Amino acid sequence: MVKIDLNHIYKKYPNATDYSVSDFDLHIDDQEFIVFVGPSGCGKSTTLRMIAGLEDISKGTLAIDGKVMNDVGPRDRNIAMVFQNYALYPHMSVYDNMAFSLKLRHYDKGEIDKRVKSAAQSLGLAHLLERRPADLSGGQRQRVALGRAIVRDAPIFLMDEPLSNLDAKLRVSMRAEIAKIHQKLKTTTIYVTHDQTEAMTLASRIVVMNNGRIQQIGTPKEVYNKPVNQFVAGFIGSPQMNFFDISFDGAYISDGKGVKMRLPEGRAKELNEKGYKDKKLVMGLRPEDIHMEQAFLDTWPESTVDAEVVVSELLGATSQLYMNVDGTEFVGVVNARDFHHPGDNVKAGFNLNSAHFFDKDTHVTISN
Ligand SMILES: Nc1ncnc2c1ncn2[C@@H]1O[C@H](COP(=O)(O)OP(=O)(O)OP(=O)(O)O)[C@@H](O)[C@H]1O
Repeated sequence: MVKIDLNHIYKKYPNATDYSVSDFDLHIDDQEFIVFVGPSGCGKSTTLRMIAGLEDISKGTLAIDGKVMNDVGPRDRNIAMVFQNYALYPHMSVYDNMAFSLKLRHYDKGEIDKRVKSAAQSLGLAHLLERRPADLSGGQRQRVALGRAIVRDAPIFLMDEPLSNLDAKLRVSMRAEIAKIHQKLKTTTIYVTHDQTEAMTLASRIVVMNNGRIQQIGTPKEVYNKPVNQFVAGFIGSPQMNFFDISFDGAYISDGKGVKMRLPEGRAKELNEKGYKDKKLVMGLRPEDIHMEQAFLDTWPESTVDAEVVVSELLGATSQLYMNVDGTEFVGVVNARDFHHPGDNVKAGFNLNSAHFFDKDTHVTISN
């Protein structure tokens, strides 16, 4: 059992003027797989390194199982870390790389051998134990790095962009590998990435960060369906959510150009109750909430636009259509049957029951 408590943690680097991490407050339960996600420079790695003990904490406390760890050295935190660049010892064999931290901790030979062979077996490395890192593929090296963490049998794994040096295909298979390892070992894991797909597929809970601050903490479903602000809505999901600058007259929304639609009654009522009548706001619509099936267009005639296809990409079962209506661009992910070519004039239906609305000034969510 392990519990990690990050209590209002701040980090300011010695020569920096601003905090790199501010008021980071998170409580992690045993066996959770937590993913920190956000754009470059948002403070993900700094936070992870403070947990590992590789960076000092400027303010706030870090507790593991109730014990404050701020002044405990990295060696004594009983944490195993996997880095982006693998950090393997080039002159050592795979076996010795995996055995190294156990030797340092004076485990006996038999125990080391048992642990290394068992980890190698489950990672498909058993036949490569005598090789040097230089003679391995990128994916195999990353497996060795994971193996090194696994043999430690540490109660906490920290992973900093462990897949970012791999090509796209390998990244997907190693992602599944990491998910499997977690299902099997159930080690409490904190994983840093800027890739929202990795976050969505691996996490039990996602922590979305921007500018050193937590924006939202939630399950992948929560952050996808109920983003708390426009930043989270735009960061999570691919292709990105479409945003429209609109005004609302109490019943209709309009972008002053080609988009004018009547809102479903419940949605209009909510915006009216929250005081957004005759105000400007931002509407967000996910690409999959744009429809081209005739049945949808027939059912919701007041939620359609006449658009022109700008770019079309057939992906197999679905196609991505980038469309333009009077200068407003948006992207829809539609059934491949509704594929169109650039230049085609099409009718696109907006599922406004699934629309998200944001305050234009604060960018905070008004309604999901
Ligand atoms: N040693 C340092 N000294 C001063 N500033 C630093 C130092 N390390 C990081 N920073 C700053 O702290 C902020 C957060 O950096 P951090 O590396 O934690 O971000 P990140 O979200 O992990 O980004 P990336 O995905 O690019 O690794 C950035 O503005 C960065 O420039």
